[in-house]
Amino acid sequence: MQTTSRHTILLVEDSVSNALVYQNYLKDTYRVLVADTGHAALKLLAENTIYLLITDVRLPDMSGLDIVDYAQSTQPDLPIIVITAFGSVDLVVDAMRRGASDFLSKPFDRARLEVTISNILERQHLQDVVNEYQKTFERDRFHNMIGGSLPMQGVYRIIESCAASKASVFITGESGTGKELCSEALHAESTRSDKPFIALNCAAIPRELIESEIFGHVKGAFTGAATAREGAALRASGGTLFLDEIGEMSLDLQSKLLRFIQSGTFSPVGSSKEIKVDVRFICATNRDPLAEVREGRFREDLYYRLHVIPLHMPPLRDRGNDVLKIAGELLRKYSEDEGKSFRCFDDKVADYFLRYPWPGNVRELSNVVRNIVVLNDAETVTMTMLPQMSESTPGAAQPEGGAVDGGPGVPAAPFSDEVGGEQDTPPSTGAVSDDAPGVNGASNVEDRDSKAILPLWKEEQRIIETAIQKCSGNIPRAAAFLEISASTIYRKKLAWEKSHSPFGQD
Ligand SMILES: Nc1ncnc2c1ncn2[C@@H]1O[C@H](COP(=O)(O)OP(=O)(O)OP(=O)(O)O)[C@@H](O)[C@H]1O
Repeated sequence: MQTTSRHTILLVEDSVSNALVYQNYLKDTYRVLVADTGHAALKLLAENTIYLLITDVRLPDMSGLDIVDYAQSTQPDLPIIVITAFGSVDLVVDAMRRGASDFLSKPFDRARLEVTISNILERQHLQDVVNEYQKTFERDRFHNMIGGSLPMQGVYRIIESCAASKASVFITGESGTGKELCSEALHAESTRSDKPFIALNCAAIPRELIESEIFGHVKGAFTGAATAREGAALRASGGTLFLDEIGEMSLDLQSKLLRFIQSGTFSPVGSSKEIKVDVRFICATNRDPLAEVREGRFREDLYYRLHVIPLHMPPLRDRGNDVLKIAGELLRKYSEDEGKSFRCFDDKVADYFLRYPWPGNVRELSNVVRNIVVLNDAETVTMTMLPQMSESTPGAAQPEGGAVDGGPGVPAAPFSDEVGGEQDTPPSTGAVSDDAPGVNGASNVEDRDSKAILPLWKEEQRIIETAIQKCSGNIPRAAAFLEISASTIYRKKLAWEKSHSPFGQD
């Protein structure tokens, strides 16, 4: 490996003749400081930047092992070679245990010394590379996203790699996984960060108004358009336009969006004037975009135009300890906001959080932590403080205070999304057919009439599907009538399609 002549080696050797020999071996490549006592060595160590320490064990005033201890406590990364008498195996073992990097048995020649040093420095160099790599690539957070798990490291890397480009990014992932947060990070990393970031959630806007929300409208363009209004496209000029739940657009509007992406020009509703803007597109959906293309709800050409850089946000249940990291930060933040004294979760709660499948992802976790903080006060969160959660989270203890209304294998997910206490998906047991054991112990009811009783999730499916039908397939409108969010309906539909897979894992 490469070394520079200015690196300093501290040689601790009380025998003048030996010191001269070793110094002679080293002096062409290194600056060599020599100490003939332990105290002199400690002084030199404290006053100089030492690159490598070579110390004999036997010294007149102390053991060379004491010098190893001192060096370890002050400079844990300093490479150390210990010189021992031939055959003193126990001493060698002791020195290595204390942190020495290698040893040399007397007598040794120039070649042996050079190889030992070269090996140590090579190891040191590799360690430096690893440390540097970890600093760069393993982060516990990235912009406002908390998490250091492997899947999140992948997300951070993609964001960094494509931030400078103008290529469209297509973010997929379940509801509450942080798709909007991810798009904000993309914008913040880009050269457009000083320009606007405009986010539009198409699922939150009535279908017929999405076009004017994106492109704006002129006065009188439609009933109620009393004044002209700028759309998100113009407001995002020079910056980033984030279109969430893009699948909500009608096919007509999708083709207008496609033209806009291809040409950079658009016309506000009611106007024939073309406006040109420079915008970077990021879009997101919690549905499977290819399935939407197959079903004819999403234009294939638009899909391929947008799907230049795909980015998938992993579900929270796949992020390991990130659950606790995020929960910890939220606990501190909400405690501060609410003037409470919470500092941590006890082991049972931490274990429960790690096992719970979090169908509503980070949004659900955030709601649970907020609920705990608002309704309780203590330093440590215990199981009794947990809101209603699933009895059946694998191997986890049941929250003592929480009522349970799910059956076997049915995480209640009371805090997923906006609908408190709702169960997102069918039970995983498969015991959901009319005459199979029901989630409420219906197996014990032998009365024939009981067969007319459907499991709650089936009733829910029927109600939601009827509402969608009555709204001519318009999901946001159906959601508005049902007083739930459109994304909740999408998630449920996905689960029904996957049928009997409560969290889409099988
Ligand atoms: N890694 C994270 N660290 C901290 N907070 C997060 C993280 N991911 C998401 N959140 C928080 O969780 C909530 C939901 O995030 P966000 O709105 O970005 O999710 P989403 O995937 O866009 O949801 P939807 O599909 O329902 O629109 C927000 O309050 C966000 O701040």
